[in-house]
Amino acid sequence: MKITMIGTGNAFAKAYYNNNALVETEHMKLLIDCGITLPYALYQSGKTFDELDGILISHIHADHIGGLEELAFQMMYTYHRKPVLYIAESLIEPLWSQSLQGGLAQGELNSIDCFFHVVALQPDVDVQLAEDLKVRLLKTDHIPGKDSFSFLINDHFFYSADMVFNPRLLLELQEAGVHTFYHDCQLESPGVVHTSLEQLLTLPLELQRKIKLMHYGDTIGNYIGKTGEMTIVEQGKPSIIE
Ligand SMILES: Nc1ccn([C@@H]2O[C@@H]3COP(=O)(O)O[C@H]3[C@H]2O)c(=O)n1
Ligand SMILES: [Zn+2]
Ligand SMILES: [Zn+2]
Repeated sequence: MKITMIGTGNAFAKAYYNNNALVETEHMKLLIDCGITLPYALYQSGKTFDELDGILISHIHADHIGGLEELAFQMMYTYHRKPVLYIAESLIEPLWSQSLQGGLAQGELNSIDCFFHVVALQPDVDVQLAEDLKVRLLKTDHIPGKDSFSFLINDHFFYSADMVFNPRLLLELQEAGVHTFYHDCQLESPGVVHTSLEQLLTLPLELQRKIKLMHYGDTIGNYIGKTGEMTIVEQGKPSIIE
């Protein structure tokens, strides 16, 4: 499996695109999250919306869903194909009525199903998206009272999206055989709605060696050499995950 971060920046980063990922297997190209900057960032990476086999959404914040309107319109009017949207069932209605409806709805095109082939996912259930790509949603804490999900991919790869520090979950996943963690990282403490670098540095070194930092701010350059055993994911650079 190949993963390329189309962006590694946090919601306010200007030197980096929004933290969105392209996961590629032999049988599938899956976009994880589709933020405000995704349409431009994808274009800069030489790819088009039409190449995507599906889009997986973690939660409803603009750096994760703000590019969906353009994606939906381009798929409808440029590529004439309905994109597949993988999303937790609890997020479907709010995604439409609180975010997308204002821009997309027109006449009889008045539901999310007019624009996407929506596949509703349940937390803690493995879903085979392709013969070589399996995803499990894990409900994790981010904003109080709002659902947000992390992803376990092919049993061994954890992708936090946005979450507050949960060392117990990380240790449990390591125990269960997860060998690669892509984790959001709030560089300056406190993390508040994210996990801070300071918190991640309290993890055992063995676990730190498996963690790669993403969703960071523009000051990441000041932290090179200060991330313990953890490495920093580079935007646009593909990595192979077994
Ligand atoms: N309760 C909140 C809500 C939001 N925020 C900031 O706004 C950003 C929205 O995108 P994000 O990537 O979830 O990061 C959030 C915080 O920076 C925050 O700091 N506290
Ligand atoms: Zn975010
Ligand atoms: Zn968020």
